Amino acid sequence: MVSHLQRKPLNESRGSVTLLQEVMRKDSGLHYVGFRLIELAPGAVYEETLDSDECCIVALTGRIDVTQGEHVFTNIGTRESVFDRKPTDSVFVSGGQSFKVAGVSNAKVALCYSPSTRPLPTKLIKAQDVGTEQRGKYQNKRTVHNILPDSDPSASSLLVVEVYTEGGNFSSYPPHKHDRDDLPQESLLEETYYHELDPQQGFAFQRVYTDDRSLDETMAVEHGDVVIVPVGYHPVGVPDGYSSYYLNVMAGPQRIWKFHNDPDHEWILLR
Ligand SMILES: O=C[C@H](O)[C@@H](O)[C@H](O)CC(=O)O
Repeated sequence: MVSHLQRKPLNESRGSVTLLQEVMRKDSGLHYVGFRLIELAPGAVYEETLDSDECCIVALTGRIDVTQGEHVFTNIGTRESVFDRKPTDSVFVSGGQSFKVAGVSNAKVALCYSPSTRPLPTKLIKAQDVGTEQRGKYQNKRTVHNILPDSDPSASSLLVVEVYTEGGNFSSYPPHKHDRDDLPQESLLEETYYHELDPQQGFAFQRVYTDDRSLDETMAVEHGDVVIVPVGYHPVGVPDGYSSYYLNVMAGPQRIWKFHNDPDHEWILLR
């Protein structure tokens, strides 16, 4: 039985566009975050007019052209696979704007949504400007590409980050949560995880749980799955022999990433 927090790939053909994942507020139980993953063949075009959401268009794999008003960003994208392990290009588009994404090569494009709380300029987020950091030690080492961190004022509510975790390691670990609007102690950010595994037949474990265990789901996540994190701690563990990738979308009432570690496991950080 697949958890209600886990979404398997859709693979729905929508003309020249294939919808691989769609986790939107209308049916996800989330109030802030939305996510779509689309696949474009060369020449295929996806168009959207944003209502009250802003959107980060991530050139996940392959190359695309993005057009928004007078902005034309051609041949963006830097990698054939997310496991090329290099940052990619993205485009931020504010609420109320229309945009078009065209496939230059075969491409996978992540569309990351959250409420637009103020109009902001359309912006190309170049791969070369994406901050990379190494987090953790021992068996919780991971590499993070900060596509739209809270330190970047380009977005009004949206946060986007991608994380690589090698086999035998945990990430989003020690377990942390950000489900209380209680700054400066903690911020409330809903979250989605879009997972890829290398090799593709692999799986990783993700647990989503709350202090009172009113929510406690442990999933074997596979290539192309999305996990919804409405509340709670959300660690990921990666079996030996495999590499994990996930793209996180986060948003909430305040665009600040202030998490709270599970006190039972915070000692991990003191070693
Ligand atoms: O809250 C953010 C997400 O859980 C991940 O981006 C996590 O922070 C990645 C990590 O630090 O391992």
